[in-house]
Amino acid sequence: MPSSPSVLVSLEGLQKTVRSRRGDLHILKGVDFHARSGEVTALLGPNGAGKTTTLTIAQGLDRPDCGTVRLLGEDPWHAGAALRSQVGVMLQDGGLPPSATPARLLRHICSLYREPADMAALTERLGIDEFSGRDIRRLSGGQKQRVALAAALAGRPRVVFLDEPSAGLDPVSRQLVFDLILELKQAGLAVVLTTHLLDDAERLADHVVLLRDGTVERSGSVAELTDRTGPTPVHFSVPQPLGADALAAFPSGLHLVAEGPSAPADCTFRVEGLTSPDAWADLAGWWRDHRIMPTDVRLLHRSLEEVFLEVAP
Ligand SMILES: Nc1ncnc2c1ncn2[C@@H]1O[C@H](COP(=O)(O)OP(=O)(O)OP(=O)(O)O)[C@@H](O)[C@H]1O
Repeated sequence: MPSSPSVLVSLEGLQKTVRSRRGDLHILKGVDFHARSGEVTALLGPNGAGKTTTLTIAQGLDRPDCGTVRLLGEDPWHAGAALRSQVGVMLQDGGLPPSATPARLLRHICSLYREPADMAALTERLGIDEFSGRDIRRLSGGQKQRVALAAALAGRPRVVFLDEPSAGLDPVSRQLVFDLILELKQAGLAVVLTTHLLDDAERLADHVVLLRDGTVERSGSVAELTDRTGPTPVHFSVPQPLGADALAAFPSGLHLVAEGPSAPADCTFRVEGLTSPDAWADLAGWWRDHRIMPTDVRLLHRSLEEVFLEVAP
């Protein structure tokens, strides 16, 4: 990974209005968005938030009414082939020709580049070989997704835009795609993706931009958005209710809260106040001294989904 990530996609103050039968529709109302090399940047938001419009503008396929767009340092709207050959795009609905086979299509796309990717390795990696001779129209949604991803990577891009890359994938294919995305970022690409699967964003993204109604509501790392930078409460369960002696001897600097009412009485707890390694040692020492063998020990992080639901109720 490059030592200092550089900004490869920069959108500042994007505004976009379209005419509709019901009057002017302000789709983007001043969106700022940056994606860096060696990072996965996830653009999230509810349906109609403006994600696809933002990506379309970032790719140079549309123009904002107002704002600045830089892709690899250039305005993509005016850019030529040299810029476009460094950018890979995977569209939401694939945009694949239905009567071509994956083998023929990917061969054709590779022939457009001077130094194409090792497509044989990529198709094997993504499990495309199994169906590469079948017409695209006969492929399942998840198979088309994988072909679209291979097509986006054919030109060894420096920036890749992936619109819902894991939509419709089974768990095995999803893992293949995840591993590939993490490798792309390690190779120094700027990966920009949209997804409605917040677990995916949580696993993959270095930086998250949460859009709602054409406005950036929140942005930052997953840890920042879910408040993981401060002390996190911990949950634990025990097989037997705790005795009065153990409860009376609970470390004074910590706070023990019985969870319920749905949890079994006296068997599930939350501990607050774990602000230092010493506090953690106090908790572990208490477990040891009272022969408590906790099960199901978990940090009670907020999830990205909870943050999303706050922003987009
Ligand atoms: N050319 C257009 N004419 C009219 N409305 C448009 C046009 N393009 C986009 N919109 C509207 O702008 C809003 C934002 O659309 P966009 O596709 O960017 O949202 P999105 O966040 O990608 O949504 P989704 O998650 O459903 O893909 C939507 O309400 C959409 O219907």
